[in-house]
Parts: sequence; structure tokens; C-alpha cells
Amino acid sequence: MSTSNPVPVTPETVRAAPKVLLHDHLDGGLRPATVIELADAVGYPDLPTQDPAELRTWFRTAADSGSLVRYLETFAHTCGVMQTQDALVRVAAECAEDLAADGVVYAEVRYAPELFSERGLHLDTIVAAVQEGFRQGEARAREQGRPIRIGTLLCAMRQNARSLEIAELAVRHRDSGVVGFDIAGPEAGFPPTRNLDAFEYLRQQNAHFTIHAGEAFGLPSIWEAIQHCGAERLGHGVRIVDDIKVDEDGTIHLGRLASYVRDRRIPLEMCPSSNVQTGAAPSIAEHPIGLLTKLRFRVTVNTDNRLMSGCSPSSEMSALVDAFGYDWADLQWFTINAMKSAFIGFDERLAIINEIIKPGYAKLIG
Ligand SMILES: O=c1[nH]cnc2c1ncn2[C@H]1C[C@H](O)[C@@H](CO)O1
Ligand SMILES: [Zn+2]
Repeated sequence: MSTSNPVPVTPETVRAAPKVLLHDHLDGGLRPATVIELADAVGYPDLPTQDPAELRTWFRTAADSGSLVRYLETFAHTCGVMQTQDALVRVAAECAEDLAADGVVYAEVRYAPELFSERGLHLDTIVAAVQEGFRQGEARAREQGRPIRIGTLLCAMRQNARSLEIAELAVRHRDSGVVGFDIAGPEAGFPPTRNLDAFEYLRQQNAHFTIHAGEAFGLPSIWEAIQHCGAERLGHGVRIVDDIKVDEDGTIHLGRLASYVRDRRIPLEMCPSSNVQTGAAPSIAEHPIGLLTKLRFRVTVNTDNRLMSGCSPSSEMSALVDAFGYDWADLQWFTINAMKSAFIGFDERLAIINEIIKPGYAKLIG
């Protein structure tokens, strides 16, 4: 990791570095001003304030509860304004632009279509509108000299039991940019095995899926997600540390599940700021990402919900630089880990690694 003439690692240079994002919720990343404008346009009356700066602070504070269930309550306001095709196109386009401006070159953005049908939008219409928005945002980003590619993941909400229907929706739209499936929502009380029919269907369709697991609930959730459901990646997966023991003398013991996750290179979609807010980790400095990175799990760095956490892909990476002293080689490693773990084709992943990520970091490493 020694370098001849590296560019200093600062928030600005980290922002300029190529990054890859696998775990970012569309309804958790709206611009505060957009929430307010859309609330006005669609007639949503329940926003806590009409001032963008105050709203930004409100989301962050309200999500800072130490509980996943209360954290999730804040999404009522974002989903509340995402109930028309125009709103969905706009939110998706701005998402692509914002990620591109932060240096993201490839992102998988997820959302639950069932949450946007309160006013009667059909699920297929919702997916088409979001895809249209991403294409518009990609085009604008390209014009601004920040090309980005966005793949979409469709989530089913654990508490709603509509996962097979959403899995079928994802497969129906696989040729227009939907690259995978996920289940989200409250974890405790809603084990991933409640959705086995959806996962079975996806496997039969050779489709990809990840599962939020090991965030608000521990090892049984991770074990079920991998061994019963067949998840290719873990959303968060942070509680895998419960299966790792560190002796006082520093000797490290991996349990069978932790070994399996590491040996099979199962990607961990880690979201440090979100985990601190929901109580899954005490602080960034004490976040298990430090240990898991040291042990060379397939760690990736993600935002989860940029609005609720007041973060961006680059701020999340910079926070890790501050906490753990990571250098460009580490940041490149996270980025390549993420790109290797994406749900697009092998040839496309390789092209982004070789043509964009490696040359980008080579310039920074010096
Ligand atoms: O970190 C999370 N865990 C579980 N569910 C989540 C998380 N972040 C967002 N969600 C939920 C709230 C959104 O409305 C939904 C789809 O994006 O996914
Ligand atoms: Zn999430």
C-alpha cells in the first residue's frame, strides 16, 4: 500500500474517486427541497415543516432513534409524496444525478413498488416511471461529464407478504434495468423464510437477490437468508460479528457461519451511519466493518438512506478513513468488492473495474 506520490485522502478527493454503491434506497435519498415541492404538487399534508433545511435536520434527528422500527417510520413522508408517475420520474432522475455528482460510477438503487400504489398506481407503471427517471438522470449526468449506470432492485416489504408478486414484477422488468430483488422492512418477527416461494421462483428464473439480514436481528436471520433462502448478498449482515470471537491476546476465532460467509465471499452491504442510527452499531469507530475488513470478508460500503443519515457515498467512505485510517488502496478494495458483487453481467462488471475504477485509483495512488 506504499505509494510514490499519492493524492491526499480528503473529503474532496474521496468525492472525486470512482465509487460503487450496492445498497441505497430510492425513498431514503430524496432532496429535502424536492420532498417539499412534491408534497405541494401531490397534495400531501403531513410534512413536519415546509423549510428544506429544517426538514433535512428533522429526517436525520427522527431517524436517530436507536430502533429500526422507529427509523422506518420516517419513510411515511417520502413515500407519501412518491405517489404519482411524475414524482417517481423526478425522484429517480435526481437520485442518479446526486450519486453521479458524488463520484458514483455504478449504483444499485432499491425501492418497494408496493409503497407507491396508495393512490392507485399500478405496480408495472411504478417500475416503468422509476426506470424512466433513472434513464433521464443518467443522461443528465453524462452531459455534466459524470457518467453513471444505475441498476434497480425491487424490494418486497417483509410485513406485507407480497413477495412473490414483487419477485414476478422484478423478473418481468429484468430487461429494462431491474437487476435484482430484496426484502426490506422490520426484521424482528419477520424471518426471511416467510418469503420462500419468492426466493424459489427467483432461483428458477436465474434471477438475483439480496436480503436485508443481520441488522436488527442476529445470526439466525443471516443463516436463514443464506442457507434457506439462497441470498447472494447480505443487506447489512453486520451481526455476523456475533459469530466471531476475539481473545484478549488478539487471537480471532470464526464460527461456522462466519467462516462460510467469508469463504464463499458473500458480499456484505455495510451501511455504517444507518447502523449507528438504528442501534446496530455503537459508533462508526466501533463498527464491525473495521474487524470484518481486517479479516477480509467481502465488505462493501453503502449509504442505505442518504436523507435519513445525512450522508453520501463519499461521506460514508470519509468517515471510515477518519475512524480506521484507510488509504486509497483500501478504498479501491471496497469499490472493487462492490463492483465484483453487482448483479449485472460479468463482462460489464469487468469493464467497469478495468476501464474506470482501476485507472481512477491509479491516478490517486500516484
Ligand atoms: O436498513 C433498512 N432495513 C430494513 N428496511 C429498510 C432499511 N432502510 C430502508 N428500509 C425500508 C424502508 C423503505 O420504505 C423500504 C424500501 O426502500 O425499505
Ligand atoms: Zn437498507
